[in-house]
Amino acid sequence: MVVKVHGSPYASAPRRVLACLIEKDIEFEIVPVDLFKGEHKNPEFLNLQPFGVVPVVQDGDYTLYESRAIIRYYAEKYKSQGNDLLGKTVEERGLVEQWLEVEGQNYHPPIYNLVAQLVFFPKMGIPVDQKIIEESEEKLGKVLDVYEERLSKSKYLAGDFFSLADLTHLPFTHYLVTDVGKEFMIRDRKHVSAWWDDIANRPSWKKVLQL
Ligand SMILES: N[C@@H](CCC(=O)N[C@@H](CS(=O)(=O)O)C(=O)NCC(=O)O)C(=O)O
Repeated sequence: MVVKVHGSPYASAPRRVLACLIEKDIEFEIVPVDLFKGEHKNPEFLNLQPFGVVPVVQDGDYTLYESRAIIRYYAEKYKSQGNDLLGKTVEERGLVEQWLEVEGQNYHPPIYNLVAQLVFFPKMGIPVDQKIIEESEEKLGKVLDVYEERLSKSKYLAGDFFSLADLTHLPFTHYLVTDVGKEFMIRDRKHVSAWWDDIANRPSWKKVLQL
């Protein structure tokens, strides 16, 4: 059964799912949802995702939303297919889950604010708030300092293996080093910089960027 991914391949949370499906060699089709036309607020879409955001996946009669839940589901369901993304032991899995939560709870809020203020809002004609930009950059810097310390001892966030914990960082960090124009936040941190070069050059991510 081909997995249907409702969303835009240019949107970050759908890209998180697409990168995981490619890593796991899972066949998918994208069902485009045009955010600029507000298609994610149509009743038909809201029936799939009541919060009106992308992505949603439909896998036969199974429907799932929240990108981080979706990648956990497919990494587990297809554990023995494609690249392992969950670690080999319960201890490794614990660290994968820890850094998935760190990304969602500590990394995402400030980086999302920077992307919203510096990429989304200008496109939507919404005025930017310099104070939010400055506060978010400071918060993200402190989070990245923790990452720098971790990555000085470990090639990847959960250990010596690439996992969902690293993959989940790809979409918004890609924005940070491109459209947001704050690549220095990565490059000024030696181990974070090496980690980013490693994960951003994975074939799966390059394929996502070509969609
Ligand atoms: N927690 C959700 C967030 C999804 C989300 O915010 N999606 C954005 C697109 S993107 O930020 O991921 O690029 C969206 O649909 N935004 C539309 C809107 O907020 O109206 C997830 O991870 O699936």
